Amino acid sequence: MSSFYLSSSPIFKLQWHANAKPKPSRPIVSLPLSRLHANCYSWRLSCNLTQHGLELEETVEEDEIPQVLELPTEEEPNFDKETIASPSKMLRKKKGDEESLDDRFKLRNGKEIFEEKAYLVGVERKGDGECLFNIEESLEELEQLADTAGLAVVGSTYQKLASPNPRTYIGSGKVAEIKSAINALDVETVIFDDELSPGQLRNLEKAFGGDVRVCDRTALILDIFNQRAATHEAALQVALAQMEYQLPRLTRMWTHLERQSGGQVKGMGEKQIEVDKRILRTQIGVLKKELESVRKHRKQYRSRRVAIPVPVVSLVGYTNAGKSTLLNQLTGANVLAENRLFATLDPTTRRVQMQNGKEFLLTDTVGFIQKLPTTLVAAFRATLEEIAESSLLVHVVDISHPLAEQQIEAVEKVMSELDVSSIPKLVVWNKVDRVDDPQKVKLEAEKSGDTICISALTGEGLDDFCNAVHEKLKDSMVWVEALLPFDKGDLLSTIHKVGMVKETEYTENGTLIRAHVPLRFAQLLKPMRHLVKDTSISQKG
Ligand SMILES: Nc1nc2c(ncn2[C@@H]2O[C@H](COP(=O)(O)OP(=O)(O)OP(=O)(O)O)[C@@H](O)[C@H]2O)c(=O)[nH]1
Ligand SMILES: [Mg+2]
Repeated sequence: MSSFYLSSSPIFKLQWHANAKPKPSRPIVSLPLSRLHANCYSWRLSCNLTQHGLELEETVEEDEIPQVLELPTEEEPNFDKETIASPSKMLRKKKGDEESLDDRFKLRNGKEIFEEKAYLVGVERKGDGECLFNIEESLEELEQLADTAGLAVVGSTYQKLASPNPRTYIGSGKVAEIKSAINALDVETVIFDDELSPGQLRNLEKAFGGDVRVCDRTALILDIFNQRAATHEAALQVALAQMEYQLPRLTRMWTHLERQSGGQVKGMGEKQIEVDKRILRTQIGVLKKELESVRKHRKQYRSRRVAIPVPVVSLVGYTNAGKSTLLNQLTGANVLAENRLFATLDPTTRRVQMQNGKEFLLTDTVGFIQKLPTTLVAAFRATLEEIAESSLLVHVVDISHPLAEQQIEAVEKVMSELDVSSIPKLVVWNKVDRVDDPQKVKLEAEKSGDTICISALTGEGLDDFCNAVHEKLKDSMVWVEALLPFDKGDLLSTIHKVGMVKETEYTENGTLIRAHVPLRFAQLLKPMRHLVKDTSISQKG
């Protein structure tokens, strides 16, 4: 991306001219690769923040910026296409070779993205019982993530290891093999399926040479989140997570300057790292403050909503399970639902009106994924607080997915981190229209209890779903008996909407009601509950 050479510091404001398309080939072989990496994020970050009305530009004195020097080009090893050992996968081969650059600009999430060629690398740890997905499944998911981010995957490989190499994550033979593949396939980005340490990232970039960027699953997910962030709060959260991810990775970014200049500018690299770190830390501080004020507003809004005692039901589940489709079907909301990972980042809440007049609020939330970076769980913790405050969690599962079981486990793992185990849960097996034997699946669901089969797409099973939700909500409600004066007719109709009324009796003093109602509503009814004790009728119940 040409934006790389517009700035010599990764955290400077970068520019992007959509009309005058930049040359995507990188004229900056001389830049240290970790800076390419950092710059890429800065570029997208900058676009994203500008879009959200944020300005993160900071100026640094001219003399604080070292000159960029040329790196000596390394000799490329010969690559014999046929000798690449299994399990490497080649999807596209280097040919006679000039594709039109225009063809490689793709529109993703409303933004024009240069479709870089990516190569995926995974490690299967021998005897690692913790992994829910096997390495091939995990790499397949990584490919989907890369596709969502706008990259074209041209190949992949993996290695079985007892433990990762602390220097390069993979063994040296594998490094050489990947280097050959990079040259043969014109790879621009190498993506690792696991989080790499800053040191590993640096060593790999050095080993691969050229202008290849190395990144990991976390950086890729952060990039998708950055592209997808549609609200101010989401943009801030992602920007913060990106900067916190970048901070340790800035280390020794500039030391090549010392190396190349034979020690004449000794100290210059160190100085620049400090400058970059300082700028980044300042920006992190600014973002945190801004985020806090945005959250304060949202909290106020939420407490206003809580004042209306309609129970809140949150949809949770693996990314792409169909949560937004379900919300759209039930409420006519127009939330983006598409066959890509992480379509939803921001929670959306809509009122669901059931046929029997009952109501509840339904909230759509960000999807989960295996190996979800802790930085991201932390970044979205505030948004996920909505989940913690709901009366019921609906775990939406794509039952047609071959890895449905592993996905369920992955979601449960994240949920246990979110400390929501006390909230009642309902499991929904979605996409039954796509399974081979729907009858068999429905029988299995019946056997496992608390599981409803639906198709959010066709609408099948949605009545059963609503009834099950209402039954479940009863678990989170409290039993009340209250005498409502006749002038409180509005309260009576709300109880009918949000609670479960067992009995009503009309007395001289008002309407006596016996019902399950949400806890907050029970608190509202408190004064009227005392009245029950004074009436003779109350003695009957
Ligand atoms: N066949 C079928 N497809 C479905 C069903 N429900 C959702 N889909 C499709 O699955 C894809 C993902 O749906 P979304 O509703 O965006 O999934 P999500 O859980 O909100 O995903 P994230 O926001 O990424 O977490 C879309 O292409 C939907 O059309 C269903 O019941 N049957
Ligand atoms: Mg969604």
